[in-house]
Amino acid sequence: MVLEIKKVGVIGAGQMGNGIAHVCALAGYDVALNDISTDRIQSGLATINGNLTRQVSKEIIKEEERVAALERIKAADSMDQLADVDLVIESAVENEQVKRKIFAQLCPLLKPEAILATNTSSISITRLAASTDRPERFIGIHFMNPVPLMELIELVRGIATEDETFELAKEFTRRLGKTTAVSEDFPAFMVNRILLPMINEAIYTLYEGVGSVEAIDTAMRLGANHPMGPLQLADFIGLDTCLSIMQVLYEGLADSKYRPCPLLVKYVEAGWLGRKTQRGFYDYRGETPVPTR
Ligand SMILES: CC(=O)CC(=O)SCCNC(=O)CCNC(=O)[C@H](O)C(C)(C)COP(=O)(O)OP(=O)(O)OC[C@H]1O[C@@H](n2cnc3c(N)ncnc32)[C@H](O)[C@@H]1OP(=O)(O)O
Ligand SMILES: NC(=O)C1=CN([C@@H]2O[C@H](COP(=O)(O)OP(=O)(O)OC[C@H]3O[C@@H](n4cnc5c(N)ncnc54)[C@H](OP(=O)(O)O)[C@@H]3O)[C@@H](O)[C@H]2O)C=CC1
Repeated sequence: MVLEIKKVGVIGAGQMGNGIAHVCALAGYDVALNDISTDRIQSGLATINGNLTRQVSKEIIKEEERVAALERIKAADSMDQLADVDLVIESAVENEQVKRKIFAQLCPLLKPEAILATNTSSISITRLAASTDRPERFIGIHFMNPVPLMELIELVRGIATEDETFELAKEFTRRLGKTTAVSEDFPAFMVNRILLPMINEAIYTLYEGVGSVEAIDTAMRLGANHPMGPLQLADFIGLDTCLSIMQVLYEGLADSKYRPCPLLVKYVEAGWLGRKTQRGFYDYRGETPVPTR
């Protein structure tokens, strides 16, 4: 089943989904952007326009490219509008039940040869693939945040992913101008297997009173040359996503070293999910972020 990818469907118009739609459209793919509500799609489109405009003002792209990219992205208010896509990239919340429900609704609508990819940060590709009608044509294409700026994509094959699916995904990421690193299908793959325990440890460092939010972030920015401190990065990723990844690591590897910090749990229970809700380890409601502890 040789396939040429021309049209991409993106499910989830949040920070990752809108970034994925952005880079696909700039690379010349037609894009159908879906989310559970029209409002979410519209706010995703507005973010894409803002980020494209910033790229124009920084002379990374031309104004004509901004206009052309925006024209290539269509709002898909219902999943039926994804029926003619060649590749779907699912980027809804990091929750296995939600993802499975999406695939159950989506698969009967897709062309048999269409490739189904997930941008999951941590969940087993093999297990997600097994819940669909096309495990051979299922793959993990894991983008990094912020998508337009980060060079890496992790490619993760499930046990049944066929070679053609892998090659098509590789060619797709090449056309996006990204570099790939291939990971085996184990909890949280490579980047998050290493990054998230570091972030979780930073939260323990705060929880145990070793340092304040500002001290911990300053320590890692200036002491280890990280572009963002770990707590700032946790807020940037989303604390709900951080907690989900830690839970997948904890359960999937059955090792207590991955237990999520209770303070992370508390923030998520409060609905303080980081930048996307304006409050996390920092409060973003004013002009400059203020630490919440
Ligand atoms: C959880 C997972 O599954 C996997 C993951 O993604 S883990 C997270 C991986 N990502 C990281 O670790 C990011 C770490 N941070 C960084 O590398 C940098 O801080 C950064 C690249 C995000 C920004 O770099 P910076 O030079 O400090 O930022 P900043 O000056 O604000 O932005 C530079 C430009 O980036 C662009 N930019 C920033 N945020 C952006 C976004 N969300 N989307 C698109 N473009 C963005 C803008 O063009 C911005 O220009 P302006 O100054 O006009 O705003
Ligand atoms: N944040 C990050 O740094 C990274 C995240 N990822 C992964 O990308 C995925 C998305 O994360 P991110 O963009 O940060 O999350 P966000 O919370 O920003 O966005 C998720 C979007 O999916 C929507 N959504 C929820 N349920 C459904 C559904 N049934 N159908 C369609 N859309 C739905 C949400 O709507 P609503 O808000 O209304 O629920 C929201 O708009 C996750 O799997 C995450 O692990 C991968 C790399 C990096």
